[in-house]
Amino acid sequence: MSNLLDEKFTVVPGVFNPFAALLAKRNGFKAVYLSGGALTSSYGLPDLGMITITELADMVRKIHEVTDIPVIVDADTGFGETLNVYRTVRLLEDAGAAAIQIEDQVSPKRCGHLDGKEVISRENMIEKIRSANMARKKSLIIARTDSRAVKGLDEAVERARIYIDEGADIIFPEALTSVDEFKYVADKVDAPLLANMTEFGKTPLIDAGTFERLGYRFVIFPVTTFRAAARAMDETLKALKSDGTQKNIMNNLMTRAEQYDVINYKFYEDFDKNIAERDKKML
Ligand SMILES: C[C@](O)(C(=O)O)[C@H](CC(=O)O)C(=O)O
Repeated sequence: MSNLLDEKFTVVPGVFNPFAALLAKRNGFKAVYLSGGALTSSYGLPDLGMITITELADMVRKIHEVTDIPVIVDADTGFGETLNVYRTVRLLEDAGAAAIQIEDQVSPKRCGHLDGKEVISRENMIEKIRSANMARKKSLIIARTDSRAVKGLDEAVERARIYIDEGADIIFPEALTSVDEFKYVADKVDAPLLANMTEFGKTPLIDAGTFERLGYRFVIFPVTTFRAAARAMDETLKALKSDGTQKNIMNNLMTRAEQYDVINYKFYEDFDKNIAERDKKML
């Protein structure tokens, strides 16, 4: 089983490619969250369930290829119904996912912080959780409920309890609107909880320490790295367009040395060199 729950509390930044995951690890984070919203945005698409399971599994595999940091994967609504959920979990786990998150929204899903969401019935979600539970061998199953915004906080609490009883390991109560609501859920749900600290949504900015004090086991910052990178790219492009040179923004750029360090350039170079030398000796 994944050891994600060994830690008492884990701060988890969102990532959308292997480079971001490598950077997260270098900065001391112990897990990353492969965000559907950030990944689809990086493809130039809206977070409306438009990416395919193959694309998602491929990204998990690519991250797993270069780093052993545990990846929590946002699998949206599970890519279909019960049988699809089974296959989704198998594919993501085989690709290296440490935890797989499935939500109870109607497809096509929306960002949990937008209005106009709908949720599937409790029964329908129970089937998905059972299916995910049967499919997994070592990954954790995170059940996200979007019902707070649709049916109120007590329905979210009720669903959380049911989802845990049906085999989910962690509950992700989506789009809570205050510290009091996070506390309410923590008081009422006896299970590992994950808080979503996305920005520009329905949740005010709350720091990691507060979530830890409330008893949450994880806080994710799912789209923060994407939004920061997007802003940086935009400002860089504006400067290039207006100045025709990067001279004025050199301090904003990661250096070649730093970039190569992140991607372990030297390791691969040395590896290649050593192989060549070894070949020579053998001749
Ligand atoms: C967690 C989330 O599902 C994501 O895709 O990362 C989004 C985040 C966001 O859009 O800000 C969410 O629905 O909360």
